Amino acid sequence: MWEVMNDLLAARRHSRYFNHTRSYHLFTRVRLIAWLLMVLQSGWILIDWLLLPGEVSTTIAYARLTASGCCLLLGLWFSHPYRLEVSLIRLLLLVLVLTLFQTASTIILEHHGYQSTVAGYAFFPFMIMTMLAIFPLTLFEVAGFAAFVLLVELITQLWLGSFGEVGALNDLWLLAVLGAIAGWASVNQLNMLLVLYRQATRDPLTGLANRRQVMEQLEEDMRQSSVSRKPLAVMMFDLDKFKSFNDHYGHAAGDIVLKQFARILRDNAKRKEDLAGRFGGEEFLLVLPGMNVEQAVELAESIRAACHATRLKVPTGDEVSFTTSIGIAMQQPDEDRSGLLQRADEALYLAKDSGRDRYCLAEPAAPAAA
Ligand SMILES: Nc1nc2c(ncn2[C@@H]2O[C@H](COP(=O)(O)OP(=O)(O)OP(=O)(O)O)[C@@H](O)[C@H]2O)c(=O)[nH]1
Repeated sequence: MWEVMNDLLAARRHSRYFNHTRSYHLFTRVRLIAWLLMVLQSGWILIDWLLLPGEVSTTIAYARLTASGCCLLLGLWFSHPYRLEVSLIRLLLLVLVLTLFQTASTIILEHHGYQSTVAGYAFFPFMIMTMLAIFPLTLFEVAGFAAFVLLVELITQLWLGSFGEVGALNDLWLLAVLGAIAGWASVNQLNMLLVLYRQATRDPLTGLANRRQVMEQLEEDMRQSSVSRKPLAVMMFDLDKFKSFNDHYGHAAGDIVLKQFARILRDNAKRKEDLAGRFGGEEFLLVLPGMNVEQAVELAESIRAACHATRLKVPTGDEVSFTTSIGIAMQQPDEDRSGLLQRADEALYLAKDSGRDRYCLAEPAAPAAA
């Protein structure tokens, strides 16, 4: 429960992989809203011409065209959709463009004695606040955005001299209520996304990444490592003599061992970029971007030793131990995912053949024949 609350409060504990997913959602929604606002902002110029005197509508048309242009740029700005910081900055820019337009139009209308009572202006801050509801945000993020919109409204009221009047207080109150509702919807979306993400990507027994996620992430990490020329290690694990363990102590005892093994993997591969996954029945994989061979060997030994030293109570009342064999492979230049996994698998079976409860490092791939 506390874990869920923490995940909804702030993104600190979200995995890099979940951040990719959320970032993609934010990216596509900001782009959609930016396109929509671009059309609406410029389209509303026609309504302004009908409702406002020529001089005012022309000045506001410039503001509208500027805001519309900014939305166009925001929609066209293609950054890698998987970087959460960039997606949040894009959302911030969208809110800024809208609040700047709101402020500019208020100044222009006020200057001509209209006091924002013209159609399509009074609802602007409410629209910005409500818009927050469609983004999956943490409580801190949505509270930050909502506080900003409220602050702009407060400053506008102080500047207009309307602060304290019943209408102005009502507006602030309504804005705060809308902020709370939008915040609730926004955090709920995040929660739904987290639940669906976990169901789709986690192995239910161990809570580790499932095979699909491991494969997808390995592909992406290998691509990034090739570009940045950083090392990448993978480790393949297989529990030793697990079939006879199951036969002897029962399937439930086997499950307890699998869960404990997952815990050991998590405790040892602790960097944010590390990914531990269950690859098949009692086969596991670690994807370790940025890890060199010495660090990988040290980590493999520490996991092997942790398994070797573990004692567990199983439902039969016995105290049991288990061991694992490990194959380590370092990504080679121009190597693809299946080549890397095959070398890790070969190293694993070498470790099994050499007596189990040990690690083996894969040989680099032989260069392709000319
Ligand atoms: N308890 C439990 N057992 C599982 C699960 N998934 C696979 N297994 C068992 O894991 C065992 C895999 O054994 P094998 O791959 O034949 O090899 P092994 O006995 O581990 O022998 P070596 O790999 O050569 O050391 C099988 O008995 C599977 O039933 C699971 O989710 N829970």
